[in-house]
Amino acid sequence: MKRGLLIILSGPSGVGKGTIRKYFEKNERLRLAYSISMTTRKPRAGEVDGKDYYFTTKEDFQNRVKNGELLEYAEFVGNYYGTPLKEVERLRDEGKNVLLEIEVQGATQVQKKCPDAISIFIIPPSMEELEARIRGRRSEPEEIIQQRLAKAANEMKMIAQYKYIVCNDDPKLAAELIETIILRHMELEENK
Ligand SMILES: Nc1ncnc2c1ncn2[C@@H]1O[C@H](COP(=O)(O)OP(=O)(O)OP(=O)(O)O)[C@@H](O)[C@H]1O
Ligand SMILES: Nc1nc2c(ncn2[C@@H]2O[C@H](COP(=O)(O)O)[C@@H](O)[C@H]2O)c(=O)[nH]1
Repeated sequence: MKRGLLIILSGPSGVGKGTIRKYFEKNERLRLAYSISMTTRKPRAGEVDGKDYYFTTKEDFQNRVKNGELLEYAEFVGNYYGTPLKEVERLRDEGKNVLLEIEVQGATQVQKKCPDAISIFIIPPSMEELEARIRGRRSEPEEIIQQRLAKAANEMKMIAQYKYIVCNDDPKLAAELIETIILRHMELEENK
């Protein structure tokens, strides 16, 4: 069995990465497995431990970093986020195409470690629309929204390091474009 692909879905907070990912949930053709990240952030209303994230403490997170348990990790607006390495390896060995939904510092680390990773950067139609989306989600207090928006402006400068850029104007269209990218890479992999 061929090892699965590694797909990085990155882009500023609130651009719609999670929204796009939901379009893939019932798509069996893509053989996708979502990598559940670890974070020290507190759960939002409705978030489930082990489904949305593995929620943990800073101490536990730092121990995992020390023990080399994370493929990548980053500090983002006061919290840590990271990708459990073993799980990614297990899923890829099972032939699953693993989707990482991560911010840009982590994406840079993965691109260095795994040059074959398919990196996709999601951009908003405008920065005004990005702000409207973060605010519209009502998941963060004003102070955190400001910090996330300030970070977003810098994150947009990293666009050149990605293989593909997809604008999330319409989430269904963005998901279809990403599906096309993944299917083409699966085809290329099959023919190797
Ligand atoms: N194309 C779109 N048009 C309008 N609203 C959208 C679109 N895509 C996503 N949204 C909305 O924008 C908000 C942010 O989307 P989402 O939570 O998916 O972003 P994200 O990139 O996953 O954020 P984070 O990185 O912070 O987890 C949500 O309320 C979502 O419903
Ligand atoms: N480098 C990593 N970034 C991650 C990971 N999991 C999620 N994220 C990104 O963090 C920000 C904030 O997430 P939120 O859930 O608090 O809104 C966002 O850009 C996520 O994509 C990870 O494992 N590593």
